[in-house]
Amino acid sequence: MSEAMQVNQAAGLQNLFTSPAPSPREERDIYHQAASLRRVSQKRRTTRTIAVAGGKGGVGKTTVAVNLAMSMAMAGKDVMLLDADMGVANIDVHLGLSPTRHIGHLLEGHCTLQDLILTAQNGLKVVPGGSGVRRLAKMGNGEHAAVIRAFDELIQPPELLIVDTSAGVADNVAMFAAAADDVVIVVCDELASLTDAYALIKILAHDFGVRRFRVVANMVRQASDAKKLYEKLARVCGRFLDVALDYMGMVPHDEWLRQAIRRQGAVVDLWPSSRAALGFKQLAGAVDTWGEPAYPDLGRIAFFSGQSVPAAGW
Ligand SMILES: Nc1ncnc2c1ncn2[C@@H]1O[C@H](COP(=O)(O)OP(=O)(O)OP(=O)(O)O)[C@@H](O)[C@H]1O
Repeated sequence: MSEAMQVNQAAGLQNLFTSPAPSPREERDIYHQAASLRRVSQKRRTTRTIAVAGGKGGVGKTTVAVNLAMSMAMAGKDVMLLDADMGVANIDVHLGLSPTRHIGHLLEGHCTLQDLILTAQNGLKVVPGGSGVRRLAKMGNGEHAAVIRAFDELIQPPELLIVDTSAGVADNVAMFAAAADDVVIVVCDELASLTDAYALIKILAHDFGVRRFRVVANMVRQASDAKKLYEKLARVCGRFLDVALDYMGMVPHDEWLRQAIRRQGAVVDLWPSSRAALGFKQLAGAVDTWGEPAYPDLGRIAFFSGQSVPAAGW
């Protein structure tokens, strides 16, 4: 909590003991304020936001985000998937959706976030990121923050929001990841994947204060390879960074995934007993074992934070 907020809170507490008893009208105002604060905290408690990142392109971030979200939707959860790979977004193609509007329309004030939501199989809600629009690929920090804040206005916040971030370590990836409750890092068995994942973790830790990461090993042959990959990354991070890395699970290399993309569906839905689908189901099961997220303090931008004050520097 910032110093200014601590002073405000202390002053508020002092007032409680020194002010005269409130009038009936003041009592009503206090009641309304308390009710709206409760709504904010309920909102914060009911939506868990998970960002899927990885640093390197092509490691399977979108594949993991789509199938993790779909697995959870198939398990009866209320899940929303945000395609934050702005400008080259393709979750709509993965899921056979045809959006007519994208985040650009939201930012220009032509529609609300609610208007953008599409529904895929099993009730999975999708917010398309827009593709082939140069302006989206060049969005600034203010615009990314505006997208994140738009989630505060949703009438019915989902139980889970999965955010597919873009490749690289640019500010947009970091902002979406840092605004989430949990960050999933997807790696595959390539040196560049490990070095880029490390670079992203370092930036998120140093510049955005993210301390915990969950690692998914994708396109591996077997569980022992996945564990080795995780251990390599955990060893380097443990040596140089003050972060906690948890092994979340693995997805084997599976040709059914490419078939699923050709059929414009999620492999967990089309071929639920394929090896990849079983891996994704285990990832979804892992989320159920995570404790309550450490809810964001008031000093930073966060999805569903119930506040609209940008953090300093953003
Ligand atoms: N476990 C897997 N087995 C086989 N193919 C996979 C697997 N995971 C992903 N792929 C394939 O790898 C390619 C890249 O995957 P994907 O688009 O999900 O990566 P990405 O990290 O989101 O890429 P980008 O950063 O470019 O958006 C796709 O063709 C996808 O079908």
